[in-house]
Amino acid sequence: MTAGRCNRLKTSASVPDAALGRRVRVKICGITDTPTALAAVEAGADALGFVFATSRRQVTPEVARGIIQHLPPFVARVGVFVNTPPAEVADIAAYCGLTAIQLSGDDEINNNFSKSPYHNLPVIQTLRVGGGRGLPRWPRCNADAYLFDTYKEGIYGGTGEAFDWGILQNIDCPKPVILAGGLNAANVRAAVKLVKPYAVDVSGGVETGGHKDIDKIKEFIVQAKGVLI
Ligand SMILES: O=C(O)c1ccccc1NCC(=O)[C@H](O)[C@H](O)COP(=O)(O)O
Repeated sequence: MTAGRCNRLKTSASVPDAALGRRVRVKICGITDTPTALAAVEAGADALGFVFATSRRQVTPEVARGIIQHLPPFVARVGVFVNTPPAEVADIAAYCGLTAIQLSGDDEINNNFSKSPYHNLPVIQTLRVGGGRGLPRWPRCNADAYLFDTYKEGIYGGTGEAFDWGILQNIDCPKPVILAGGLNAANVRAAVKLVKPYAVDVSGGVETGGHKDIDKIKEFIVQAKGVLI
């Protein structure tokens, strides 16, 4: 796949995706209970995120497994980890039935990891940008997708704050781009039009009073998927 083009997935060699158009995929992150998970899926979420790191959204492997057991088959189950040893990540992934691993820790630039400790599950590498931090180089490119989130000192994710999406507009990223950080129903449409990412990821923007809000999840998905890119 040509570098810089793969965030715009090709449907066939002869039909440019721009001619067909596509909808962005949506990941709802920070799921902590089954009713919310099922409501998000019903609303059209493509992926759900389970935070195993220290966070007010943290879930235990037991809770995540209990939620995941109720999900239909075509929904990605993404485990979010911060500086967790790979063997522990793999154990949690197998126990819970995760289908992808999101690494949101300090290893973002030197991502020379091997996928084998993660049982070859797809790996999403978080890259935190903004706040004076530009785009990194792509030293090894062995992640399966890159999730761009807002940099804030001492916080690994779920900041609820946006960065300047313009930095991603003509990005030469070798893997699918996932846009995150401060997205909500009011701004996601503009973000999707500008960046044309593979997927968007949201947490705080679909919460009220620190809890997931099903009406906000529905509206977010309507707005995100309401634009052809
Ligand atoms: O959400 C958290 O609390 C969190 C904590 C530690 C590491 C990662 C975390 N979230 C990762 C995500 O993928 C969030 O959805 C992403 O950071 C966007 O969050 P928000 O800006 O609140 O939409």
